[in-house]
Amino acid sequence: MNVDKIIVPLDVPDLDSAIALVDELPQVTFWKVGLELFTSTGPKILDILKSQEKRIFLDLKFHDIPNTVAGACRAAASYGVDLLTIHTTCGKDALKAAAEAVQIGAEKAGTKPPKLIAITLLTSISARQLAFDLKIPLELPEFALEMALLAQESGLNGAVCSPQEVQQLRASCEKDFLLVCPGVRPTWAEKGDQKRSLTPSQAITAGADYLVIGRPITAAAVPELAWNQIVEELKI
Ligand SMILES: O=c1ccn([C@@H]2O[C@H](COP(=O)(O)O)[C@@H](O)[C@H]2O)c(=O)[nH]1
Repeated sequence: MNVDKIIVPLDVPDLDSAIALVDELPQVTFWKVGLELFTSTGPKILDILKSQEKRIFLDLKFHDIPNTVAGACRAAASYGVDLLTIHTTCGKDALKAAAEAVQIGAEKAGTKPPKLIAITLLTSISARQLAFDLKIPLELPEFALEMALLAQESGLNGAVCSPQEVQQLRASCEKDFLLVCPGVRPTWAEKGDQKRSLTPSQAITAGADYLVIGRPITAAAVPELAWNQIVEELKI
């Protein structure tokens, strides 16, 4: 396995903290920029990561009507990032509009289009919350699968799912449909707000293409040691 399969989120409040983390973990080749950092600093961090030849997952989780997500996807595709997210629950029209928009945005900017991947069900939602709070009358694995299939039918490149659903999605989706798993926890790490986790090696064995591993590394006393331990456990 390649270390490129491990994506580390830059879930920090400002640019200085983000740069400090990137400098502290030079081994990390794939970083995720999410809502907190992008809202506070805008696209500056993307230029910094690109100047260091890092790969970028821009995890903005768009969720809006077709016209609005298309505009957002056109703009995001111009940054030349590798992965971009949207919620499947935007619906088929919005997903199709978004898939088309990333091609248009990237072409206009003269850059490679990002892989557009859909959130099936946030990894912080439990089966109980799905049924009782969100009132979804499907079993959780079935709902996650339906959302992944909807994303695939709508022309998206992959899905974000918890490691607990990845085996089922891998068996049902096309071979080149990317499966990206947050909610990954080594046995020695706190689960925090993640409700449907597995260990890194279990997630890879189940068929994940990429693992997103944040706080077990970034909140560790020595992030480099935590990274090394995960890499060792994965026998990379
Ligand atoms: O369903 C989802 C979608 C995205 N995320 C993001 O992944 C990381 C996980 O960080 P940890 O510290 O390893 O929990 C975080 O940036 C989330 O926004 C997710 O967890 N679940």
